Amino acid sequence: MILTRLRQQNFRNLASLELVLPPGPLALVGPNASGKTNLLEAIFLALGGEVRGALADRVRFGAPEARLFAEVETQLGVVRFEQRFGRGGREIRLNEAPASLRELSEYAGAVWIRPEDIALVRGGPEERRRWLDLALMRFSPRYRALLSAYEKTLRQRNAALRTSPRGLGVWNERLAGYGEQVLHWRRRILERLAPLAAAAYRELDAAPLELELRETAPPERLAEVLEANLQEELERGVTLAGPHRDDVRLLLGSLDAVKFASRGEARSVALALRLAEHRLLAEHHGEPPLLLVDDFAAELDARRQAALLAYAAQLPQAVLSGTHAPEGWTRTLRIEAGVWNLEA
Ligand SMILES: Nc1ncnc2c1ncn2[C@@H]1O[C@H](COP(=O)(O)OP(=O)(O)OP(=O)(O)O)[C@@H](O)[C@H]1O
Repeated sequence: MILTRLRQQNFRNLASLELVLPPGPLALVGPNASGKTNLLEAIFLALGGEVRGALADRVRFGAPEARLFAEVETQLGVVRFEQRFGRGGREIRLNEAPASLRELSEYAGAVWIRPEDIALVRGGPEERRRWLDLALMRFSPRYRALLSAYEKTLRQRNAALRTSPRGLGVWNERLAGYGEQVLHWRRRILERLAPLAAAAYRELDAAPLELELRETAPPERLAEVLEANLQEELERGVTLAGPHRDDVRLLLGSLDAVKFASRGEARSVALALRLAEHRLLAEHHGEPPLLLVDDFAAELDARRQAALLAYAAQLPQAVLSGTHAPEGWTRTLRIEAGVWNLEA
């Protein structure tokens, strides 16, 4: 998938301009606070990416709404993505017709790699669950509905634990039903992501990387575990086992990367997770998503940078930001105080 045209209005500090993008590797270069991250975020969002925090914060200070327009070339032809968001809510259009986020996930879209990804390793289990869940939503729009049904039921069961334990039977059954499905989906995607992450990590470093699900209850025993925990759950007022408590173990050699990885190793593991996601999406859609890399040099030594650059350079399109261009990358998009300028 190739992004050929990007237009935006009132997105953070970016100047309202139309950008015609070339295929292949593109370096996005500018000083600190010039708007590099903002431009990558605009592209990611425009192509259906999901971000944390309120969309309203992405609207230029003082403006009522922001607009994003992206034109991409896919195997199935040219597709136009449009969005506006702000005080009046969010509106998405696909080829000029109203659409939902779910429809955007039918395209390869973009994978955004950023220094903040280190939280996938250094952060709590919720970071790794979210990574898996967001990846699953991109592969299966049905998973989004399933996960939200599970989460809603969990809130209802927790409320019942505190206020009306007599009605728990219904919630146990429902939670176990949805939970079992969530667990099966997660197992299936991890089975596919694990070897891709291991292969991506091998290109960065010699140590083997293994991914394993750490489940508080296996799917086939979830109902049983809910029963067994009931007394303690009534005392504490929360559900102690299920997909909302699970984690993904990241093993480097035989060591738990979450506890023992150095900063550079943690960043490399996070990078391998994102590259695995990129490769799996490429397989799934039959064409690679646009690769966006923010601050490509951050915390990576020369060898790891070279591996990342080599992967990016062979893709149909990749945009990498930094305060300087990677060596040998000739196409540069310069950005200064939110204004960009293409040097092809
Ligand atoms: N909603 C907004 N409206 C206007 N400006 C904003 C908004 N949100 C963020 N900014 C500004 O955009 C500027 C550029 O931020 P950005 O993170 O894109 O810089 P960067 O080029 O990636 O910098 P660095 O090299 O330091 O990572 C910041 O100074 C920030 O204050």
